Amino acid sequence: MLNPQQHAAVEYVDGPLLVLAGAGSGKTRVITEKIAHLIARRNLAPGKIAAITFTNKAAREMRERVAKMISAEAAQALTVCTFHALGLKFLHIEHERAGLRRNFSVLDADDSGALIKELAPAGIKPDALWRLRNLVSQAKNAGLTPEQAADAARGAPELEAASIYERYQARLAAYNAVDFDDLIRLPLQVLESDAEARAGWQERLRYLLVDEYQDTNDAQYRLLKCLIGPRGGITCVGDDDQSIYAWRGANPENIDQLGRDWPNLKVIKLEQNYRCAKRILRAANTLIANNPHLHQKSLWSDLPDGPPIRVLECNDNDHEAERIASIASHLAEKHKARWNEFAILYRGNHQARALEKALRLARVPYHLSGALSFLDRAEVKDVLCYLRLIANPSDDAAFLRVVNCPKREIGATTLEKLGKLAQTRHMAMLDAARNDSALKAMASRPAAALAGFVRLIDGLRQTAKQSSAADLVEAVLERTHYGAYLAAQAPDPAQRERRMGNLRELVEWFRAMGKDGGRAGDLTSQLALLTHADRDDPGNALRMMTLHAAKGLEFRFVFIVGCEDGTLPHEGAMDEGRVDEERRLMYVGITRAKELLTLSFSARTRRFGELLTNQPSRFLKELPEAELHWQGRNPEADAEVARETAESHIARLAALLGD
Ligand SMILES: Nc1ncnc2c1ncn2[C@@H]1O[C@H](COP(=O)(O)OP(=O)(O)OP(=O)(O)O)[C@@H](O)[C@H]1O
Ligand SMILES: [Mg+2]
Repeated sequence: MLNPQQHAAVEYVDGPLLVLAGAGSGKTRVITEKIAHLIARRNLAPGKIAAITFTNKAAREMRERVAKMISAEAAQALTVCTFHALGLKFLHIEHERAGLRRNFSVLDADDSGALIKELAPAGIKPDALWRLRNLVSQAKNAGLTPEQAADAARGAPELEAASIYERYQARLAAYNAVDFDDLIRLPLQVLESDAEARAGWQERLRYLLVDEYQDTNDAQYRLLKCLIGPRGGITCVGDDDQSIYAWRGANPENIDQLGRDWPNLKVIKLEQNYRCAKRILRAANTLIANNPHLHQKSLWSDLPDGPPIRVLECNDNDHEAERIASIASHLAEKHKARWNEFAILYRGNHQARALEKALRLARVPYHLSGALSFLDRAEVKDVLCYLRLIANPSDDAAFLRVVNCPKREIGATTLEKLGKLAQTRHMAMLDAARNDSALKAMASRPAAALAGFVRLIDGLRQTAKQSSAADLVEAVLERTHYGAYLAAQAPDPAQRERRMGNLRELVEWFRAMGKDGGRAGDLTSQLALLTHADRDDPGNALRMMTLHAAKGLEFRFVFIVGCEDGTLPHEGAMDEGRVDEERRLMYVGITRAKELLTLSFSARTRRFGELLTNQPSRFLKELPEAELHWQGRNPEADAEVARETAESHIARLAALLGD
């Protein structure tokens, strides 16, 4: 049952609506209910509704939730996706208006990073490269052209970035490719400059729903502004206390901007939290009260008080990890809980390492999200791109990834020439490389290398006709001398072995998929299976993720580790006076817990081989002392915990004996 405010938010369709409310108050629930309402009660065609979420994972979850309320057919027609996916959909339809050819490629962060590195001065240091990429990306997100970026430059680094930006865009155009930033920037350019396109899209998408609105950046806001038609068909839900992406350009000011741009904006506040035990909510509210507030919110919960929030003081990271693994095991037994009801949250991915080790020893199944997945490993991606190119010679993104991998001395200028030719002749890059006059216009070495590459791919295409996909992978590895290339790339034998192991595993995957006699002719479908299969479903495993990745999720048992000054709040943020954003991050973490919250810190941390002494996080001191139980400080309370532990041991023994 929805509460009256939620109900009002679902029913209101007379103009733009903003639902501004704290964590766990049912904002996301309002979006799913409203989608069902728009279809069932307002007769809106599902194809005209778009819900925008912050991550692909959130989109998948929302789609599943909505699917239970509406017909399968309606669910199919809905658009539920991220801003970037919406931009991609737009560009597929409007490629001409955006100046792209059909079948343009999308460079992922890796590919575009590699391209910027090629354009950057040789030997650039990783952190300088990182800053350069950021500057280019910022200019793109601010909607600046390279010339405008140069004009706006305030110093040498920005001027340099503007010049790289210009060459980077030229290269993208030559490749008929876009990067992630373009997925927002190009649709925006089209919509802001072309009234006809704008009117068309306002008709195509009659109602928009945006989750986690506080984390939209300026370009995304402008995109929304273009898409909202005269009817004002939009519902945004958000929480300014959970704005944690300022470092990536998110602008919580957009909350107020909505009211300025739409004076008829209706604002609804939700005040009941349905997620957290009272004590957890009190702690979260007390913590966030330390931040300045523009929008006052008071959040209450009808749920029981729940047990005290535990604070663990540990000797070092290994000790912390061991204690958490053992506490999680006890809790799982005591509450007969499933592992996927547990989450361990941390500030940075590197903190997972000690935890992984301890969880393995304790035989706790876990899933690391956000860590580099198998399919994202460089060597696996290389091979998959060969397969993509073999299956589809006009896959330019795949062509660009493998044409110089292993190194074939086909330089950037050569590729740029090739890209321009492909563009003027409307052909794929691989086909352009077959063009004799094009090759003649190039220096002889790269021309010969290109011709060799074409022969290699043609040969592999022949092989593909007669062999299984697994055999084809082996042929790719052999004919490209990939092993030798890896050896040169990874001089460390252990690393080389790991990478070769990944490739062997890939061959095994294809063998397993092709068991029922699959030929490489099915390569395309096998590849699609590989990349679209939901390999992300962690099943019944404890979740480990960063606090950022935990946004929007909820778990019965939550651990936040590394509650130390320097870790959380993060050192860099402390230096730069961004503690408020770290506090919001802590608020997000605390409010993920439904029943039991455990906070831990280590007295010492090993960093770069040095043993450093830590101070407990300032956030621990900001929490209400009465709600906390510092383990090790109060013998009586500890005895209680110890008794529970012993009970769960006895229960386990009894279960074993009973078997
Ligand atoms: N009216 C209601 N009655 C009972 N449970 C509800 C109600 N509304 C929401 N819930 C439940 O409360 C929990 C939190 O809801 P939801 O995830 O929608 O909150 P949220 O405001 O989006 O939280 P966050 O700010 O963390 O994203 C969910 O388990 C949801 O099913
Ligand atoms: Mg939510």
